[in-house]
This record gives sequence, structure tokens and C-alpha cells, in this order.
Amino acid sequence: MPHTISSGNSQSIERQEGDLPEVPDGPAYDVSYQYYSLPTWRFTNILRLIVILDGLLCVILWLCGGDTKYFEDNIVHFQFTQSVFDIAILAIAKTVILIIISAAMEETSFKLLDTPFDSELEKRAVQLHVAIKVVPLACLAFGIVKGALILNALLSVSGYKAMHATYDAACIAFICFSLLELLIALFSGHAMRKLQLLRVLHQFNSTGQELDENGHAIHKNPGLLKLLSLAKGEIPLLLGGLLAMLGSSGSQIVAPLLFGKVVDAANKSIDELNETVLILLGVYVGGALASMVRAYLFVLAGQRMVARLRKKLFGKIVTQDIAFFDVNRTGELCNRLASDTQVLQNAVTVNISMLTRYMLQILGSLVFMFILNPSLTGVLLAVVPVVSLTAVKYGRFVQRKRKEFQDKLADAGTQAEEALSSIRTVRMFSGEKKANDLYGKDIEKSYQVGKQLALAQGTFEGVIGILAYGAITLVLWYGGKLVYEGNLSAGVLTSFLLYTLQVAIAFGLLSSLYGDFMQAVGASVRIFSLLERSPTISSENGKILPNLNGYVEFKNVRFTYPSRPDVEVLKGISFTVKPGEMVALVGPSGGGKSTIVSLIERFYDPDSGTISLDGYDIKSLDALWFRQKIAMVSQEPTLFAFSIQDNIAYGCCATDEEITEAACQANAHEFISQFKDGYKTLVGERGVRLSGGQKQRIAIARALIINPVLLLLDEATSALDAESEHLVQEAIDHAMKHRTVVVIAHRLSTVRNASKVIVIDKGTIAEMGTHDELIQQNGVYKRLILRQLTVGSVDETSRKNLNSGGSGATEVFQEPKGNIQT
Ligand SMILES: Nc1ncnc2c1ncn2[C@@H]1O[C@H](COP(=O)(O)OP(=O)(O)OP(=O)(O)O)[C@@H](O)[C@H]1O
Repeated sequence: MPHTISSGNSQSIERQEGDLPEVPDGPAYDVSYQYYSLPTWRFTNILRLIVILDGLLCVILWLCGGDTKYFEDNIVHFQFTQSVFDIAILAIAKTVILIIISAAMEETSFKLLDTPFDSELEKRAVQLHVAIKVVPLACLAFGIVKGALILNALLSVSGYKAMHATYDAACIAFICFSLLELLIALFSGHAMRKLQLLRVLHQFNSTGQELDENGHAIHKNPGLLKLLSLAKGEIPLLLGGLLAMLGSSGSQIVAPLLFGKVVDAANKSIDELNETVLILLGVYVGGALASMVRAYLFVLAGQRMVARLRKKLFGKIVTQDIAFFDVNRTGELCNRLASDTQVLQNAVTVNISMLTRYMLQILGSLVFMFILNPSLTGVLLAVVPVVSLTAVKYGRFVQRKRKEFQDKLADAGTQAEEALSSIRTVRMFSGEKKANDLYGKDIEKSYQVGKQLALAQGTFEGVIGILAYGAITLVLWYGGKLVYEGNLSAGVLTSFLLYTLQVAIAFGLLSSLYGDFMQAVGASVRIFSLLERSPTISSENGKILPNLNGYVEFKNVRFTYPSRPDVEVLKGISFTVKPGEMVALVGPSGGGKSTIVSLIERFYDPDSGTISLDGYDIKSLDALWFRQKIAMVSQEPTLFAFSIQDNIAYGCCATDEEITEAACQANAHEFISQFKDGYKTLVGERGVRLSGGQKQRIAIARALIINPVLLLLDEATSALDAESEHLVQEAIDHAMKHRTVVVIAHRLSTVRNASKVIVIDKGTIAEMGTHDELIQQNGVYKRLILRQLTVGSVDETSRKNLNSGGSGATEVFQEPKGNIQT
């Protein structure tokens, strides 16, 4: 496979296999292919910029000289000392030639870096280095001769009529620029030798991601093409929209011309006036219809694209690892789905359409203006770059301020979201004032930036207004002068002014588009980084076992949360759970019990060691199948805003009978039947509010319905009322039967019945055995139980019983409320 070695945006040189440039010393990482590029601000680009300015300036100065007749005369009756037509043509030719030579020279020098002894290349490089100096030198000589002859004619030839001042300026500009270009070209050899130092190595891994020098993936701003690739499916709609746009822009371009004709016709006859007005009306109606079709097709394409993008993006987000959700806030992710996609929709469809429309409008208007009056157009062209450069420069500043403002507003939004989503806690602690103060502070910060934004935006509009209206006034004055001198009709001046306004408005709108595109670039970086992110824990293509007994084994498992890389949470955990056993995890808070359960669910993979199910490393099993075989009932289960029936059948497809059966087993059928809509009752904010015990029982039914081989339980510590607790406990006891169970135990009755109790303390197994064995050991477990008894409601006799260490101590834990909250 040939490797592309690109030497800048415009050139690329094919290299053969084995020609890979050497990778700098550093860590070993997977580099699939690599190429070099050059920085933007380098010798050739600076030279190109100068020659383009040279060409533009000479042509503009030539166009600005005098009226149409003067302009025509100096082409048709060309005289060497009376016209700068030759200078304008030479300046354009020089621009084109120097751009071509500089590109070829850079490409040749680049190739020479990798094949330094290629004599053909060396010869070509010498020729190009000579040519890049000869061209400006020849132009300089020409300019000096012409300048000298003009000066001579001015000083000593009688009857010589001086040229228009802008023509003299064109001649002087041509000489100065040629000299400057020659001076720069003298350094071409030195600059090309420096390419070796300047070139930047780009390297990519096998998935096509660019890596930095340390081998880490770089997230780059996607290019316009990549952005457009999002709208690939909408190409027919967009093409239709573009066609319609040609029609609507065409009508806008022709309209001012007809306007002028109406003014002129009004000075001639009523018939001509009627006829011209009718044509103008026809053009306007046609344009409006085309606009309608354009708007419809573009908006439709945008809507289709954004709907597809949102589905794809959500699909990507929802399949990410749990570790991803530890570091990305839900609010931010929802924001990407809602507003980033919207920004992209606008950029890829509406903004692109606007960009094309305004460009067409500007170009078309300029062509018509040039046909109407070249010298008036020249005056306009001289001021347009000043206005547009100011607009772009200042526009960027305003854009930065706007971004800052939006960031501050987003901070305030997060604050509000946090307070409102935890409104019960806020109310419980009378935290309304505190929440209000926090939100108020953030809003105040955004307001301060908002004030600066208002000032920047106001000044921006003022400055651009002064410049734009100044330009229009200048054109008006110059056009008025031409009308006054009889060189222009009032109708043509009217058309011209309307075109000027059209160009000014289009420029203004173009500069506002810049901000939209920048916003889209930001949004697309975030969206593409999500679309291209592959979860490290793959869900599919693993082994599916025909039978599962539920034998779980942890072998020296060590684990650190990716979001907290400096703290090792599990430090070498090993234990087994045999089929049908109930193993209780107990221990002080923060010890790592929930982490063990998360690892069994394969929310995360361990850093080292293995977790196996029936002797198979769970990493080798198909995660989708595997998760169907285990179920988790947590302390505070989350129910979705669906019907009760859909909540119970969330993890599988089940018949109504199966759902009812599961609900019966979970002691939930009775209370569900009491609702007016029974199993169809909606749960959540728009539906019924369920009590903690009811939620738990629905969660148990949800777990039971998939008939899991392995049941994971986090016992509720919240105080359910006695009746509810009894019902929940009964349901749990029922669910545990004939299953392998791992339970984070908070109840003494659970640990007492457990086949094995594992005490987890600071990421290690502190003790392991049955309840009775651990009580005998007089260690962490016993201390936990004693502490519980100290704060619990068990009487003094019971504590003495326990302290005596006798197995009879277990009897005291039959207290229904006696749990071992840790
Ligand atoms: N998603 C996470 N990201 C980073 N650190 C975490 C995460 N979840 C837990 N931890 C940290 O891991 C350690 C163990 O937490 P874990 O929840 O497993 O303990 P636990 O024994 O279940 O505690 P508790 O009984 O209070 O629920 C704690 O220090 C905790 O702060």
C-alpha cells in the first residue's frame, strides 16, 4: 500500500511501502501510517500571499482609473506611457506563474529530503530556484523602464496628458511589489533547506485516529467535508434546494438592473414603464417561488439529517461503558443530543445554503456592476476588503465573547438542574435560599459577560455601519459626479446603488455566518468524538454457554475506577460462590462491596486477575447473553416512566401471564391490582408515585421474570414500614430460592442464613466464613455487629450473649429490625 506523504494542503507525494519516515524515539505504539505536513506560515505561503495582494491591488487601481470611456480607450488605443493595462495583465500573469513555481519548488525540495541524491530532482530544483528569482526580476525591470518613460514624458514631452492618478499608483505598486518579491525569492534556497526542520509528522493508528508524539489520540476539528458527510443521505434534497436557490438568487441579482430600467423608462414613456414593471414583477414572483422551494428542501433535508444523527448518537451513547458515564455528566450528554445536533443541522444545511446564496449574490452583483460601470465598481472594490476584513476581525472577537457568555450560562444551567432534580433534598434542608444564591451568583457572572457582549456587539454594528454606509456614500458621490458630468444615466446609478446595498448586506450576513460555522465546528468536535468512540467492553461476539450453573470465582482481582486512577479500590480479591449458595458481602462503608457487584455485572473490567462464571472468564462471554443470566435488585431501584407491566418486562419479552406470575412471586400483584389501570398504570412523574416498598417489589418482579441464574442484591437500608418490609423480605426470600446469590447484606437475618460471609475492608477480604465462625474470630465482623448492637434496639442481655462468643448469640438477631447497617 502506498503511503501518502503530504507536503501541505495542496500537494501530496506517493511513497512506496517501506518508505515510512522514521518515527521519533518514544513509547512503542500502534502506528499504521504516517505522513508529513508543513506549517501554514512558511516561505511559499508568505510569497503567495504577497503576489496575490500585488495582483489584486494592480488590477483594482487600474479599474479605478477614470470613467468608462477612459477605461475603454486605454485598452483599445493602448499607449505605453498612457495606460497601465499591461501592468494589470503582467501582475495577474506574475501572480499565477509565481504561485505555480513556488508550489513546484516546494514539492521538489520535499521529495529531495527523502531522496537527496536524485539528480533529476536536483536539476529541477535548480531550475525552479532560478525561475522564482527571474520572474520578479523581469517584472521589476519592466516596471522601472515603464516608470522611467512615463516620468520622462511627464517632464519633457510637450503635449503629454498625465495619466489618472490611480494609474501612476498601479505602476509604483507594481515596481515596489516586484522588488519585494525578488528580495523574498533570493531566500528560496535557504527556506527550502529549512523544510526538514519545519515539517510536522502526522501518525495514525489502525482505526485511522491521529496520534500525538506520545501515542495518544488527537481530537481534531473536523473539516467541512467531514461535516458535510453527515448529510450524505440528503444529497438529492440538497441538490434540489441548490437548483431552486440558483433561481431565487438569479432573480435577486437581476432585480436591481430592472429597477434602474424602471427609473430610466419613467423618463421615456408610460408603455415602456408598464412593460418594465411587469417584467420586474415576474422576476420577483419567480424568485419568491424558487425561494419557497429552496427553503422547504433545505429545512426538510436538515430535519431528516438531525433526526438520523440523534438516533445514531443516542445509540452510541447508550452503548458506552459505565466508566464513560462516570466522567460525562448526563446534562452534558443530553445537551449534545439536543443542541449540538441542532447547531450541526443548521451548519450543514441552512448555513451552507446561505453561504452559497450570498456568495452567488456578491459575485453576480459584482459582474453586473462591472458591466454597468467598471470604474464605479473599481471604487467599490477598493473599499470592500477594508469593510470585510474589519467585519471578520471584529466578528471573531464578538464570537469569542458570545462563547464565553454561553459557557457561563451553561454553568448556571447545571446549577439549576442540580437543585431542581434534588428538590426534595433542597426542601428537606430548607436549602431554597442557598440554591437561589448559588444560581444567582452564576447568573450574575453570565450577566457580567453579557454586558461586555452587549458593548462588543453594539460597537461591532456601529463600526461596520460607519464603514459600510461610508462606502455607499462614497459610491453615491462618485456616481452622482458621473451623472452630473453626463457620463451615467440616473437609472444606471440607481441599479448600481441597489447592487452596492445588496453586496453590503450579503457581506454583513456572511460575516455572521462565520460565527455559526465556528459554533458548528465546536459542536461537531464533540459529536464526532462520540460517534467515533468505541466502548472498551464489547457487548457482542462472545461465547454463549449452553448451560449455566452459576459458579462464580474471583481470582486475585485488582481494580481502579478509570475516573479515579490514583486510588486502587480492590486490592487482590479472591473468593468463590458455588451454585445455589448465598454469599453475603459485609464491611465498612467505602470498602468496595458495590464495586465487586459492579464487576460481576461487567460494568467494568478488572485491571488484573480474573472473574469467571462456570470456569469461563466473563470477558470471553457474550455480554448481552451474560447480562440476561444475572439480575440485580438494588436498594433504591429505578423504574422507568412506562406502565408497571412494561417495567416488569423491561429485560425481556413476556406474556401478560408471565408478568402477573412474576408480580405474584414478588408480592406485588395485590397492590398493582388495586390501581384503577392495574398493570397498565403509568409510573413516574406523569403517573402514580410508588412507595419505596412497592418500587422494590416491582424491581424484584423485573428480576424474577428473566429467571436469572445469578441474583445480585443490595439490601434496602431505608426504613420501610413493618408491613412493607415484611412483604419485600418475603419476596426476596422467594427470589433467592434455587439461585446463586451475592448479597450486600444489611440485615442480620441475611448474614446468619448466608452460606458464606465475606468481610470487605479497604479493598481487601478482611475475613471470610459463616456467621458463627466469624463471631468466634473476634475480628472486624464482630466489631461491626457490636457497633450495630450499640446503636440498635437489642437489649443488654443479647449483647452479653454475643460477647460471650457463644453460637447461641445468633438467636438474638431474629429481631426483624436488627440489621447491620455499616
Ligand atoms: N463510579 C465510581 N468512580 C470512582 N470511584 C468510585 C465509584 N464508585 C465507587 N467509588 C469509590 O470506590 C470505593 C469503594 O466504593 P463502593 O461503593 O464499592 O463501597 P461500598 O463498600 O459498597 O460502600 P457502601 O457500603 O457505602 O455502599 C469508594 O472509595 C468510592 O468512593
